[in-house]
Amino acid sequence: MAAPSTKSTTVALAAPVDPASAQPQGVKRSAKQAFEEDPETPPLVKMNATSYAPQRHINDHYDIVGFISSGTYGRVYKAISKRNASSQQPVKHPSTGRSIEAFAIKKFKPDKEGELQYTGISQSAIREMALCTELSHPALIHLVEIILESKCIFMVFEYAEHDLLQIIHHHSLLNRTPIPASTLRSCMYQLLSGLLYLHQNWVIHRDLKPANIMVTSSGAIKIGDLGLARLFFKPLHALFSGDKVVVTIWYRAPELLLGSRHYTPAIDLWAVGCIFAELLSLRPIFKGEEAKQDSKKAVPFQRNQMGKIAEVLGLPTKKDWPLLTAMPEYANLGSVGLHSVGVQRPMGLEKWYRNTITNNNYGSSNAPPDSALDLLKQLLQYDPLKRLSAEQALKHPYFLGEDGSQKPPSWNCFEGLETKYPARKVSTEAHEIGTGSLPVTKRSGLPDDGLLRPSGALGIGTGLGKRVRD
Ligand SMILES: Nc1ncnc2c1ncn2[C@@H]1O[C@H](COP(=O)(O)OP(=O)(O)OP(=O)(O)O)[C@@H](O)[C@H]1O
Repeated sequence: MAAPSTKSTTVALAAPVDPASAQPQGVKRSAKQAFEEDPETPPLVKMNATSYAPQRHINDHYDIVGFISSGTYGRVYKAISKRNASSQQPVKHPSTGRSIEAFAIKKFKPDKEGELQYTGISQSAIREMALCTELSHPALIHLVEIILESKCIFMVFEYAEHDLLQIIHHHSLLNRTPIPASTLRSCMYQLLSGLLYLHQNWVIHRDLKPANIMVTSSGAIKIGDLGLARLFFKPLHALFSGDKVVVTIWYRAPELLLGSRHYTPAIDLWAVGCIFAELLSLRPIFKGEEAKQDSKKAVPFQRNQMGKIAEVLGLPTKKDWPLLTAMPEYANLGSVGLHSVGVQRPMGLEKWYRNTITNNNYGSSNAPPDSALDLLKQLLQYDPLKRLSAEQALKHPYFLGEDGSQKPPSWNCFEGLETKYPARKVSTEAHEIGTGSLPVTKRSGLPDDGLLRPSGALGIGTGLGKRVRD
């Protein structure tokens, strides 16, 4: 695939906002009102009606149903098509041909003014728009359109009713009933298919975690949130350049924790291994605590996270990972297990797996086959060169069928299930969703982020919309 590029987009100027129309304090606004009245969503003034295609205005084409969540870079709303919009054709999904009834509109916050270079569009928004415009696969969330308004960008996606985090949470609330083996296998198969497509197109996702894996009501897995994704074909800079970190800490590969500068798509496969383990056990397998950057912005060694991994897998050795000693943080590895019995006497992945199967009430008839353990071991290989690629993982015996029939898993992860998962929470209040404790993706300081902003400037770390778990 050629390097993704943004398609041309019509730009219009916005009228100044009338402060008199601002909402009085203490009055609750609905999500719809908040969306419309936000000063970042001003009414449009056309610059030159004859030179440009008619400007699409988000409010002319979509009715906001409610507020879903606040992410790092903006807010996400649920919407439906405006039935009476004259130009509105039913939106069809390119892979399934089915009409899309509901949408998730991601409204990007504008970049901060007053910085050295001001473009009004964040690097993450550009990256996500560029990649989503070019990429199309049944296991990737489909971008329907981009609407650009003054200092505000709206990405309109197909709506997914669930995500893996929500499904894990639902099972952990139901007396730890396990996720059915067939659902698990289908989820993993679809996820790896989407990831193979990304990697074949030279894209590393760099932020795979259960919350970013969407699931539609018909059981299709959709990889979402490409805001951190990057092309890895002949990168202009090393993907990692000293003071920059990627991937939410619990899913971060050991080569990243050890400071590798030239990481590869294998970092996504480590995250897939962690997601697989979490689907089995209903809690994160390596739930470490992130050491924060110091005032000089130096990235600290993530000792605690490395320790959590070592408690299960043991510390990596040169025998397992020949290039281990070349890792920038290698010298720090010795300090990981100093005071930890868990690290000195690691459990081993096999024991972790057997305990999980027992504790999560998998019986002999509904437990995943032993090939699941083998796949997990091969995804959680310390050495990125030994870790399975997405292509190899899809050919693993786990997906080939126990009876050797080579029947691929279903593309509907809910096939044959009686469980009905609760619908995604959509709030009609503007900011109803409370604070939470999920670790957020580190975005400030990405290798190629020219327009860095201090964390917190755009609400990073406010916890708005982050769901509480565990
Ligand atoms: N297509 C979609 N359908 C339904 N909900 C969605 C969709 N896309 C995103 N969401 C919801 O909005 C949340 C935030 O979206 P997204 O992860 O894309 O934003 P973000 O700013 O990158 O967030 P984060 O920093 O948490 O990764 C998701 O966790 C999910 O709950």
